[in-house]
Amino acid sequence: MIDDNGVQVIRIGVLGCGNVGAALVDLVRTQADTVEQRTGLRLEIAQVAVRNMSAQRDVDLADGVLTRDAQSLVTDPNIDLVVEAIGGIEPARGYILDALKHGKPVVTANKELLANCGAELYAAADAAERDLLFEAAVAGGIPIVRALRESLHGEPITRVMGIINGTTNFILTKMTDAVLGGGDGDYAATLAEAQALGYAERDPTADVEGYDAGAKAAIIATVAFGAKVVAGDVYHEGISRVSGSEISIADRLGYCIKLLGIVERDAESHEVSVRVHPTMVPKEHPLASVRDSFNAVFVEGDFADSLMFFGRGAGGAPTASAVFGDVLDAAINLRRETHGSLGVLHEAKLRPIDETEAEYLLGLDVVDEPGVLHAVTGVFASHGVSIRVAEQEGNGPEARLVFITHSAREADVQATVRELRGLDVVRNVGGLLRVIGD
Ligand SMILES: NC(=O)C1=CN([C@@H]2O[C@H](COP(=O)(O)OP(=O)(O)OC[C@H]3O[C@@H](n4cnc5c(N)ncnc54)[C@H](O)[C@@H]3O)[C@@H](O)[C@H]2O)C=CC1
Ligand SMILES: N[C@@H](CC=O)C(=O)O
Ligand code: NA
Repeated sequence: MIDDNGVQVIRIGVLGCGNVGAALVDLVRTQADTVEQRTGLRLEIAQVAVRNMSAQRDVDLADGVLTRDAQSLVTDPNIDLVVEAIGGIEPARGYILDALKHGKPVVTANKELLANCGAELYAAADAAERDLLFEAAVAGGIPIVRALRESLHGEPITRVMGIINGTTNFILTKMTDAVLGGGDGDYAATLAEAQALGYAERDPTADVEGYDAGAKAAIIATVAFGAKVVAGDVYHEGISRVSGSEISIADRLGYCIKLLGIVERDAESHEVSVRVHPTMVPKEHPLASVRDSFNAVFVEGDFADSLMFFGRGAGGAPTASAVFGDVLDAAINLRRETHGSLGVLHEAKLRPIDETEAEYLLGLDVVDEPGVLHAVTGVFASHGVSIRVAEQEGNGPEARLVFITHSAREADVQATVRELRGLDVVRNVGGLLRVIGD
């Protein structure tokens, strides 16, 4: 639509007015004049679909903008562009497909949906010749999707490692500070704080158990490698089993523990490995300095070498910033009658977790008597797992052996652990932690 001053107006329909939707509405309102000066486009919030019309909202909306009829919003010819900020699979998937079918570009922050139904949605966007943009879906306000999609499009990327869940990084930071003597590490209180700050998912199990980071890792793999990777392909472990004693051992050995999403592609076999797990990160690695709810994504490529993207991965305002950038791109593309595409996605050749390789930390509570170290290291050797660091902590009933292996195959390490559990001299086998090099 062209307004009375001859300016093209892009009428935006927003689905959902929670943390992200409300912050986006605010951002459009405060930036509309600047955007108009710079692009000649006037962005306008035309409709906002909500479930509860009378809910208290800290957002400035003109009369008649709120609606409960999300279905009519996505098909309304007076809406030029749709932002989906309701989350979940359905009805979000249906709304996005309908909006695209009706010729509207769509911007979404919904990683769960993209990680489960991405290929269908990207194909629908291509068929409709409209944008489907999703910068906010990975690491919130950090411009990583665009960097992978555009700047690094031709780069032979070998590995992407990210702290891509703000809630768990916030919790791990507080736990680490508490264990190392600096603060209060009450888990439930910290999670409640993350929820109050708008970081956590509606069901925070998704954060704590690694599903949210897993969804983002699947999207990263899809964009970085052009492979169809879905949430179900991702191996994940969350932070619920990370103990204070692991945090202090890691610290003493020069590491901190971070929940990492790791996406790798083997240059020869083209196998892709996608996993999320607590990881020991050397203190001198750039990812180790990422605290609180901040996110960071560390990209390694054959030509570009190492790159790190850092910023706010959670929270309404930073996420809305990413959504807003996409809205602007899609609006400009709409005016030019063009659109972007992820291109052809091929079936992913997935490397099972058993076949992945890493260094591992393993702690064993043992009987403190002669020959124990020999018996234990013999088990490692019999599975071809070589030891890089071996230490004894404590004596007598407190005796504990701590090992860091050289790079080893997961299946061999798991077999080692199973056999160690059967040794009489081993009283308890602690959790396995994977370790990354510097
Ligand atoms: N909060 C954050 O830090 C980030 C969130 N995201 C994603 O952004 C999306 C939105 O997240 P938040 O705003 O934090 O969630 P939220 O729960 O604060 O807001 C979602 C809103 O959508 C409404 N809603 C749900 N179903 C609806 C329907 N059928 N019609 C109309 N309204 C409906 C809910 O009532 C709620 O107000 C999710 O996909 C989330 O994963 C992505 C990056 C960061
Ligand atoms: N719950 C997520 C929000 C952003 O994706 C997080 O904690 O990172
Ligand atoms: Na992002």
